[in-house]
Amino acid sequence: MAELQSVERALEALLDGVAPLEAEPVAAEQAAGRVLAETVTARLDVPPADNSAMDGYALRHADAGGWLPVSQRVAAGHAPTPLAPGSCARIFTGGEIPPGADTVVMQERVETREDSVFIPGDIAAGDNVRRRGRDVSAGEPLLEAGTLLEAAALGHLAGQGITRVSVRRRPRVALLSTGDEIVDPGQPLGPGQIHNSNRPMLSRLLERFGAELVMRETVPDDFATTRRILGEAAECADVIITTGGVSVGEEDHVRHALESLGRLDLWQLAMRPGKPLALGRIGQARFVGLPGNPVSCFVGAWVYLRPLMGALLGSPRMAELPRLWARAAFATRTQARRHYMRVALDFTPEGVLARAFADQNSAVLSSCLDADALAVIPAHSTLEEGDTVECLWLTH
Ligand SMILES: Nc1nc2c(c(=O)[nH]1)N[C@H]1C(S)=C(S)[C@@H](COP(=O)(O)OP(=O)(O)OC[C@H]3O[C@@H](n4cnc5c(N)ncnc54)[C@H](O)[C@@H]3O)O[C@H]1N2
Ligand code: MOO
Repeated sequence: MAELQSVERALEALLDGVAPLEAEPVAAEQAAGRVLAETVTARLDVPPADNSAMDGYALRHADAGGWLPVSQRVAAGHAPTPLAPGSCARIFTGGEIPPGADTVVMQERVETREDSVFIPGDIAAGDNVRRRGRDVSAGEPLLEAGTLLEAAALGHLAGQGITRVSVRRRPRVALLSTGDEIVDPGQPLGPGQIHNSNRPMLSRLLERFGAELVMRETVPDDFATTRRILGEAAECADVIITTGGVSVGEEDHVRHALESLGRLDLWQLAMRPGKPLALGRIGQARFVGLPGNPVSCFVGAWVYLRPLMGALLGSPRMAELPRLWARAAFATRTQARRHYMRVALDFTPEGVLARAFADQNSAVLSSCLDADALAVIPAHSTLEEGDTVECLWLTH
């Protein structure tokens, strides 16, 4: 039997020579989930002027500790006038600090009488003043190239009045489900047939990883058809993903079809699940052949497809799964393959606890339902309950 390749070696082969895809303009309103292709520079100070963090009174700090007449009223969105000496201004949160004032006291701390207020003496200069440019300074980098545009980044862009951004094109993916037994939901099942659960699962994961599905096909267990459809996929996709048909059986045609059209870089990995996973290329397209078992697809997507999409999108955050260390609430033992166990994480005051689903067989998709992470159990090792275990966090 061929020697099993390490996951690290497989990732290296998969990502070798992968460069970020070209940039395209997109309306900022449509940019959620996209990855910035270029660094955006701030063009406005935020806030645009010193303003008040509280509803209260603006004054010169030197005038604190006595009664001051209220000489003007400043609401957010309205320009103040210079503060008359020895007076204070009624001001509301977000209101611009009048020239001459340097401090705001919140209204709960003052006493009022007719048109004057008593300002306590124990306030610090600059209290409750949000300085111009405190959040963002014009001319500074606002968002780096490679930023995944999520909620706060979208807010930042809007804060600058930016309506268009340059983002990476979404990777085009062909998702091919192989197997005579595979039938779409909604179609009747014949003898020995099962519904295609891998396709919707992978479609959703790929969407989360920023990809665009350009081709979805079910491919029968037949060499000529497999070869033809792989060829068509290579014409339209950056990444070709197959499920099933990569093991050693006589009905496993994917590998041979791949070799006849392009090249197989690597096959047979020291990981569980996912041993027969195959990596290669056809023309410009990257090829990832996932084993048919649903859990092999789920784990393979997180371990290989997410970094691949991250590399194509130029997103460092997507290229690597966050790691955390948890206390195992289970015991296990491995042999020649590193085991990626599906675990739920409990965040307790005593630390993070990883609970493994009881049945870790690669055909048991139930094990992925509550999976927050993949606990990584090294090959040839024994893990006792209570031991610390490294986990890859399935987030973003
Ligand atoms: N003699 C050996 N047999 C097997 C080996 C081996 O080393 N020697 N490896 C086993 C391992 S590990 C895996 S994983 C599987 C992977 O085989 P394939 O990639 O060829 O996958 P298939 O045989 O086509 O399918 C496996 C399993 O998954 C079901 N399946 C396939 N596609 C779907 C789908 N879209 N939705 C739901 N379920 C699907 C399929 O019916 C099979 O039950 O090989 C072992 N065998
Ligand atoms: O390697 Mo397979 O994915 O365990 O069942």
